[in-house]
Amino acid sequence: MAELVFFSGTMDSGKSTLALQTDHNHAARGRTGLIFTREDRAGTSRLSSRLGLEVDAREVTDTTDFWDVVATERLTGRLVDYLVCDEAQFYSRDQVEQLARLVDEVEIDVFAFGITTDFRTRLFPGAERLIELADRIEVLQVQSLCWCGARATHNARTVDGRMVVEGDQVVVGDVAGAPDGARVAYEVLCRRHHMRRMTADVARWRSAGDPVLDL
Ligand SMILES: Nc1ncnc2c1ncn2[C@@H]1O[C@H](COP(=O)(O)OP(=O)(O)O)[C@@H](O)[C@H]1O
Ligand SMILES: Cc1cn([C@H]2C[C@H](O)[C@@H](COP(=O)(O)O)O2)c(=O)[nH]c1=O
Repeated sequence: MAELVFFSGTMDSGKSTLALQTDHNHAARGRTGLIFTREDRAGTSRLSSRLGLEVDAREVTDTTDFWDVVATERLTGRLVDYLVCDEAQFYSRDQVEQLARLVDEVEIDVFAFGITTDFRTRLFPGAERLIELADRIEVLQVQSLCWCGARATHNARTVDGRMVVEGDQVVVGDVAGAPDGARVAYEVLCRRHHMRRMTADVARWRSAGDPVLDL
């Protein structure tokens, strides 16, 4: 029986790597899959992992209808066995419902990958609907870590190095620091340090007893 599975974890926890591995393993057994993503850091229509692997993918937009995409494939004689859906937090609720319908009515496996909550600790729409509808939710086994060594459970956004809790929900970025010209970066933290807005920099400044910083 086909399944809708949601693989979730913080940023940098290996989701895109697992998405690529999942596709590889199913394709190696002769199954036909379609790979989707939305707003990957590597650019439009790419699915990239920080481990270096990167493949072409179909870019999901506001107007993407998964049901129509699969129907079009079938009209051209291509039967689809599974979908790999990365950055699924950015999909709309309707799009997640289309995915569930494909599982139930066409017996297509859907493997969705994404973060659950944004930098304010609020659920993304796509993640919320996946949590509501998925047959299974799998939390990534490789732990991403807070600077304190505890398991990282939340994603923090920094602007010019300072953690923020207001702003647009979607701003593409990385945990490796803000690239040239960009002000926004991300850092994964445990809940305690997310609530205290204590990033690695703040912890360092505090332990150095920096008297200038008003934190
Ligand atoms: N140089 C490296 N050597 C080994 N593992 C790495 C390296 N760089 C990144 N990784 C691994 O890749 C993971 C991030 O993978 P990725 O699929 O890009 O994450 P996600 O999609 O969840 O943001 C990190 O948690 C780490 O385990
Ligand atoms: C927390 C948070 C993240 N994002 C963006 C930043 C990245 O481009 C993706 C997550 O990608 P990853 O493969 O899981 O690292 O989401 C965002 O737009 N808003 C947020 O609050």
